[in-house]
Amino acid sequence: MDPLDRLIVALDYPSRAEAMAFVDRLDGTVRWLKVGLELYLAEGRPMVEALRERGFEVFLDLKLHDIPNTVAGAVRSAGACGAALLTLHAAGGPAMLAAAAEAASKLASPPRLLAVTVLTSMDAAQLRAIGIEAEAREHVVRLGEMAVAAGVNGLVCSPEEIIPLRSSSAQDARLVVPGIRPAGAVKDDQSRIATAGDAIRYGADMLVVGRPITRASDPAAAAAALIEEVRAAQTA
Ligand SMILES: O=C(O)c1cc(=O)[nH]c(=O)n1[C@@H]1O[C@H](COP(=O)(O)O)[C@@H](O)[C@H]1O
Repeated sequence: MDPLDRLIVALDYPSRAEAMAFVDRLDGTVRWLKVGLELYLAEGRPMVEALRERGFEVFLDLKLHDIPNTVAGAVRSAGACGAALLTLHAAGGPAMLAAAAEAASKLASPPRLLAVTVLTSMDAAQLRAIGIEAEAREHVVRLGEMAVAAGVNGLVCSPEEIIPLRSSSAQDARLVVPGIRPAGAVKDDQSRIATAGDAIRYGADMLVVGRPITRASDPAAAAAALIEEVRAAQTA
């Protein structure tokens, strides 16, 4: 796989102007950009279309989570903007995921659906607080197997769950992995993290990276270094 197709840069910005100013600083080093709730709620579909017009592949990260009928409608609405990937929460359950998959299957050019398993910010204490006594790993595998059986194309998980997922019935799912930090870097609000190279060696398909690139003094150089780390890991 082309290393350029393995790095998704998260455009966590409040406006189109700030997002586009950052995109200009990337200077053509990346192919994939993620539009999440902050940017999408401010700028909507034209933001995604503008990035598509500039030649980027777009990951639309809306983390849909509602009753099946409502999520199916949201998939139809979101599906028209040209995003290649769209997220929904696995915790919505099999009926919600199946309704989303069915709605996507009827679109002319459907986004691939990715089910978010356990957010990479959550540790054991956060999980216990929402009633989950299992380890993150165990819960991610349970959600991942359920989501794939319900018809989604891929999963979002932390680097720590890649190997367990690869030996589960969800092993063929596209694994999209945030929680990427250089060795020794600040975790910010992330909890379950690894380096880009390790995540690729564990078996990730794509990595989602925000602040290590958006906050770098030279974002293009930071992105290029990560793509190089990915290239080295996949040929090792
Ligand atoms: O769905 C996601 O992309 C996502 C899922 C998850 O469990 N954890 C997670 O961090 N993300 C996203 O990945 C990006 C990570 O950003 P940084 O922590 O700045 O690298 C953010 O845009 C998050 O919204």
